[in-house]
This record gives sequence, C-alpha cells and structure tokens, in this order.
Amino acid sequence: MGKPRVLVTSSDTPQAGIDLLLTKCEVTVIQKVISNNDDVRQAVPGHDAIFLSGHTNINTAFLDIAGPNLKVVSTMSAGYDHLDVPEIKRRGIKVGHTPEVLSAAVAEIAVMLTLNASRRAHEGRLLLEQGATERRPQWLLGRDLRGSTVGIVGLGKIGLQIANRLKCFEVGRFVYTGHSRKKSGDEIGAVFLSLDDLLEQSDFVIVATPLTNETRGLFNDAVFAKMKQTAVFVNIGRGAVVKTDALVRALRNKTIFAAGLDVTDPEPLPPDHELLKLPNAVVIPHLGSATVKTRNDMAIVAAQNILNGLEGKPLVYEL
Ligand SMILES: O=C(O)C(=O)CO
Repeated sequence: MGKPRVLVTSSDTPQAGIDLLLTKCEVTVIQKVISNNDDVRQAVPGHDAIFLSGHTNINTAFLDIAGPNLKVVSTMSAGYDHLDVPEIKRRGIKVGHTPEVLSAAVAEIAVMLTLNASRRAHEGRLLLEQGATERRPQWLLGRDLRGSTVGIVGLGKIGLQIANRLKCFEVGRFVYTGHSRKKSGDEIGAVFLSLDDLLEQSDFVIVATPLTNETRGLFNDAVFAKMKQTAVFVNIGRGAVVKTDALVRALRNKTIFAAGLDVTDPEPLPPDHELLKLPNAVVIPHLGSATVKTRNDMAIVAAQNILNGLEGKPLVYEL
C-alpha cells in the first residue's frame, strides 16, 4: 500500500509542518499563497487528509466532494468557526486544531492593542502627519491601566494569558464573563460577572471568545451603550462577535473611548472602510498568531494531528 496522501492548502505553509508530513506521507501543496474554497475543492478528491493553512470552509458540500478517502481534517488555527465539526465527525473523520501554541503570541497582541488604543497611538500618529505642534498639558490624554478594572469576555487559555501579562501594569481588578465561574479565574483573583455587570464596571473590555452561535453579533448597539464612556474595547477573538456598524457608531459618537482590533468583520477590511477612518480605532490585520516561532509551532502541531489521525491515534488537539 502507498503512503497516505495529504493536501496542504497554501504554498506559504511553514516548511517545518510540511517536512513532518513528508516523513510518512505523500504531500500535495496547492501552489497558491492563499487558495479559495474552489481551489481546495478542486484539489481535494482522493486525499486521506487535509491540512488547512487558511480558513477554507469545510461543510457538507465540501465533504461530499472530498470523497470517502478523507480521514483527517487539520486546521492550522485555534479557531474552528470555518469547520462544520459535528458533520465532519458524523462521517467518522477526525478533526484537529492548534490551540495553546499560539496563546502567548495572541495575548501579546492583546496587550499591544490595549496600550495603543488607551494611549491614543493612532490618533497621535495621524496628528503628527497633519503637522500638529500642540504640546499643551492636556493634549492627547489617555486612560490608565494602573488601578483600572479589566473585563475579559471569555477566560479561556488566551484570556488567561492576557490577564497574566496585564498584571504587571498594576491593574486594580480583573473581572470576566463566560459560561460559568472558572477555577483558573479564582486562581488569578478574577471575579466572575454577568456580561451586563462586566460592561458596567470595566474600564477595558477585552474580547477573547471564539465565534459561536451564542457570541455572533454579541456586541451590538445596546451592548456598547452599557459600557463606560471612557471604556477601551479590544477584540482579538473573532470579528463577527461584533456588529461592525454598531462599533463604528460607538467610536464615532464617543459612546466609548477607543478600540483596538486584531479581528474585524469583514476580514480583510476594505481600504476605504469606516473603521479605518476613525482616529480612536487601532486596527491591525489579524496578526494574533503571526510570529515566526508561533506559526512554525502551529504548522508542526497541525501536521502531527494528521500523522496521529492517520495512524489511528488520538490527535494532539482533537475537536
Ligand atoms: O488561530 C486562530 O484561530 C487565530 O485567529 C490566531 O490569530
């Protein structure tokens, strides 16, 4: 019997992952830096496993095209909102993702956005470009992390790492919301609150929750209206957790102070998008896990998930 066949969906995939696959598999790499759903559908029939370097949608139609050989779906991401996990598993196909190895990098980006938004970095840069010479004592004053209440929406592995990194800024109090109170929250002295209480009390609201049916569109006009006018909003989870129009209104009308966004809806943002015109929005193009080491580690875990699945072993991180 020949080696199992694995399809990798981007030619920009870190080599470490491909090399690991090559130790036991025949590997086809789609020769596109970013392949779309159609490219992947065209290439997938006959493969035993698929390594998703990007967010290809894996649903019933895709699985029908992939055919009966497919045994493992492995996404090189922690988030899996692009996968119909129940349908993949119903067909007896193993499905894996790459959490944990990216938590530190994503938490760093959350800290960066929190500081940039609260200290008006983007607005200051724009004013410099306009030739601003003002240096009065109350020019461009920001909001302190020191002594503040930081609210984390979704105290999972990433949320926890954000809290741990922010501690050294002498945050006054950490609060969080989610499905239930967590031991990990107790361990860092964070207080579990309802979403409404968190919104009312927090100086910083940091979204670190995945996109699910429950969280889709959670941050709407009514939710932004419950936040402090001085609040800084940060999203490193998924763009669609936020109603973008509502966020634009909240920032434009100063319902809230500022926002720092790694993720947006739509993504990528078109260059003429309203969010990019707001001085109080710091927006970056989904760079959470984009470090050399983290992307290598993610590729290795995604490849290992495939090797384990093809050998009938539990995946490193199985959904
Ligand atoms: O891996 C993911 O799901 C990410 O969004 C990393 O930023």
